[in-house]
Amino acid sequence: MSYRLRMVTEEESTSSPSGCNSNDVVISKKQQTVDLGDGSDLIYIPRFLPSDQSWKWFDYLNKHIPWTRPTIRVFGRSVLQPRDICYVATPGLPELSYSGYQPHAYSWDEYPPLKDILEAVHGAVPGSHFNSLLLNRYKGGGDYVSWHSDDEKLYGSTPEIASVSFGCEREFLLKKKPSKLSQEKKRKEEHLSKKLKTCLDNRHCFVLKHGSLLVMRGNCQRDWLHSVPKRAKADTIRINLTFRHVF
Ligand SMILES: O=C(O)CCC(=O)C(=O)O
Ligand SMILES: [Fe+2]
Repeated sequence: MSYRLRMVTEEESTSSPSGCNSNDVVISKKQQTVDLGDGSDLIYIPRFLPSDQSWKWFDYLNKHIPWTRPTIRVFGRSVLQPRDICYVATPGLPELSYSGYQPHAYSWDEYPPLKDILEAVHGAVPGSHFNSLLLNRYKGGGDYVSWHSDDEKLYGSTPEIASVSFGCEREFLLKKKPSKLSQEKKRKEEHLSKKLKTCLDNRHCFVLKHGSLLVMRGNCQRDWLHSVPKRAKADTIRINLTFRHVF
C-alpha cells in the first residue's frame, strides 16, 4: 500500500479550492514558535497533517513496521526499553548506537508511506535533508521515554529533529539541563520568586496531537532534556516518528 499524494498548503487550498482534489494532503501552516533562549527554539504545528490521512498512516505503521522492544543498558543494568521502536536510514550512513544497542537500519523503500510523510516534513522545514528516522510505538500509558537529549555525535552539534505524532495524545515535556552557572542563577531566581510569589520553572509542555509536527532546533539537544512520561489515562496506541539528519 502506498500513498502518493500531492501536497498543498492550507493557504493554496483556501485561495484556490478548485485546485485541490481528493488525493491532496493539505498541509497546515498554522504554527507556534517558541524561543527557549540561547539559540534553542521549537516549532509546533498542531494540525500539520489532516486527521483522516493521519489515521490511514497510523494503521499502516501499526501493522507493517517490524516493531521491536529491545533490551538496553541503563546505569549498568539490562532493561527492556519501555516502548517499541524501529529504525530506518539511507544506506551508507554511520550506524546509530545508543544505550549499548545498535538497531538494524531498514530502508525507506520497504515502507513507501514513510517517504510520503518525509516529503511533507521536508516541505514544512525549509532546508532540511532528513536521512534517518526513529519510530516509537507507545502501546499505552505505561510506555514512555525518560528524560534525555538526542545529542549523539552522528547528528552534529546542532541537530534538527522533526517529530510527527499519530494516535493517542501524550504530553511531551522539556526541561533545561542543569549547569553550574544555571544552578547559581536558579538559586537567585528561586529567592526572588518566593518574594514575588511566582513560579519560575524552566519547563515546557506540549500535548502532541494526532497529525502534529514538532521541530527542535539550534541548541535544544545541548541545553534541554525532553521526555514523554507515563500517563495512566493514556490507554490507546501512540506512534511517533522522529526524522533526523546523520552526517
Ligand atoms: O515520542 C516522542 O514524542 C519523543 C521521542 C523521542 O524523544 C526520541 O525518539 O528520541
Ligand atoms: Fe528524543
